[in-house]
Amino acid sequence: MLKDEILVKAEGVSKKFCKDLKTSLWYGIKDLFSNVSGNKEERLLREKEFWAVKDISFELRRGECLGLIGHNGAGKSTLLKILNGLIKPDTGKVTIKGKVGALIELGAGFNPILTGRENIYNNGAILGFTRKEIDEKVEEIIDFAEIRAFIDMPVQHYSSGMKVRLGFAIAAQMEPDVLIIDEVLAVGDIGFVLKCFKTIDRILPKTAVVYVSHSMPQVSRLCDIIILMEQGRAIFQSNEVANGIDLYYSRFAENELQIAKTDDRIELEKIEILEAKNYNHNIAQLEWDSSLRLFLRFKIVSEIFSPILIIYIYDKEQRPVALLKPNCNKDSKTLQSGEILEFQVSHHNLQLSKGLYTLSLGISEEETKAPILRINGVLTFQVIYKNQFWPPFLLKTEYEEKVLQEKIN
Ligand SMILES: Nc1ncnc2c1ncn2[C@@H]1O[C@H](COP(=O)(O)OP(=O)(O)OP(=O)(O)O)[C@@H](O)[C@H]1O
Repeated sequence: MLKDEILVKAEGVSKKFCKDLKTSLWYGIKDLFSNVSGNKEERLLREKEFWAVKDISFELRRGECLGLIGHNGAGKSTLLKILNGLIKPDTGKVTIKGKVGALIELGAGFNPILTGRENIYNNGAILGFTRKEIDEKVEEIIDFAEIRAFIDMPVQHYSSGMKVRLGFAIAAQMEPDVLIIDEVLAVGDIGFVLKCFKTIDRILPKTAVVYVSHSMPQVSRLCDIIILMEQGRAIFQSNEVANGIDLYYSRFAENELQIAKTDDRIELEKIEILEAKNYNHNIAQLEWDSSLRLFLRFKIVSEIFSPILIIYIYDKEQRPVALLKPNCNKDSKTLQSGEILEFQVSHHNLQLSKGLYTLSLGISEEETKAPILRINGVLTFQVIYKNQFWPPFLLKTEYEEKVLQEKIN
């Protein structure tokens, strides 16, 4: 087994589909005849056709994991099906070496009327294992899937999570040379997903993995090459995974605020970032370790007792990553209708790592602490830094390094 062996090679792979079933059937019949007469125009699009996958080329070695990312309908699953041999490409060529384990569509690859155990044997045989080899693996697979109580029940009665458990257990425990995984892992519960990642980590040195996901933390954790697909094409292809993820997020970035809660006593009039280094499509850019300075103006509509401003920072996955310490310790006062309330908020040494973040804000009254206004996605900003980092924080650190000679007694 060679470490750097190329196990998957795609060369100019394209696949077109037709938007309309009737036309598609008609083209199918025409293609059948033109195939016979030998003048198939596979590189051209006819009316109502589109490229689901267009000119994709890559090489994947043993030990490498390729992440395919992109919006819904970008062509990721179609490419996986081409790699797995389920769909024939219109142009281009795929070369795969070794056994391929695939987890593509939920329940695909299972015979629904056969039991889980029978499906293990079926799938193992398709992967090229002998009955004896499957006999040796079957208990491991059942244990891994944690569905022993249901293993002799027809797969058609399995829940979605149970199908994924069995599918992944077969695909991974058989230790394939190439492992192809579509978004289906998202159906498993968190315990199982963590177990899957452990398994992928274990088999990765011996396997080439192609992984489709909408979860960028998972992609960044697993993948060393990334292809960002848009309308079938690779618009970004590189081993700089974090750059690809940034580009993916920037396609969704927008400053669209949503008022999640209000009792109409206070209105936000203005929010802006002060001293931004630059703007990219209206999104303020801040240098890592610089200051985040905000200006906010509210209009008081009716009486409020000592409002407290709360600002949350969310990351690209909409997880709250930080809270700016609220302005609680101040003199209490009642604000009257028609008054304007302004804040300048400063946070120094911003140590969020490179990427996009959004702010959500809330106002509550000091006395009750109950929120009276909550606005999500009120502002997006980008932290810029020269190097690529994925984790949400790049913490400032000092190092003292010493090299000592070993003492010889
Ligand atoms: N058999 C088919 N016939 C016609 N169109 C198809 C067929 N399969 C897929 N498509 C179309 O091809 C395009 C790419 O679909 P695909 O499932 O590959 O996207 P995807 O990137 O995997 O999307 P998602 O993230 O939603 O899973 C879509 O427009 C889809 O409607």
